[in-house]
Amino acid sequence: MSSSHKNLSDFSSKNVSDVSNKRFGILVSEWNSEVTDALYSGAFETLVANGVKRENIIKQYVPGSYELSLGAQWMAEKEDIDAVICLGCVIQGETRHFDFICSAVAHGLTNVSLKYNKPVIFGVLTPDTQKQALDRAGGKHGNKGDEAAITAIKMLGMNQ
Ligand SMILES: Nc1c(NC[C@H](O)[C@H](O)[C@H](O)CO)[nH]c(=O)[nH]c1=O
Ligand SMILES: CC(=O)[C@@H](O)COP(=O)(O)O
Repeated sequence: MSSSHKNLSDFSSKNVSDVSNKRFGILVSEWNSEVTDALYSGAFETLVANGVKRENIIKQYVPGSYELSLGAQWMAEKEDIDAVICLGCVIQGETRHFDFICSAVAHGLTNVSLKYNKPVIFGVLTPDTQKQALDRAGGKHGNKGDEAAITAIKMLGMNQ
């Protein structure tokens, strides 16, 4: 179901587990920062709205989405991090570079999650245009950051 038919910010906070003592890392790609900063705002506010303490949210930047995998590994290996939310925006250009980045990040984040047995959330937009990205970073289709945050909370609740 595309974001056009399911708003990214449309979720229920019912039955959300107690995350008041959980610590979340949020990695933010510096590429397309107008978009990724909006994703971060959505993720941060959603975490707080669902019971996460502000002081338990650790933000770090990486240069681009390709670096999210190593950044996630460095965060996930820390014992005091319970989940890592990875935020990026890869916009299709003229070449196949887009494909290689998107594939590398998707596989890389999955590998980190399985290696450290922690939720490592894929909050990466992969649009064709800047408009599509903005529509999913607080626009008409909601905020991918919201979705990533609630996904991290749900996964921690699943493993409690
Ligand atoms: N074009 C985009 C990039 N490119 C940079 C790569 O992510 C990476 O930093 C570089 O290849 C060096 O390893 N990154 C994005 O996040 N979004 C883009 O649209
Ligand atoms: C996803 C990218 O790296 C892309 O924005 C770079 O643009 P291009 O493919 O035109 O070099």
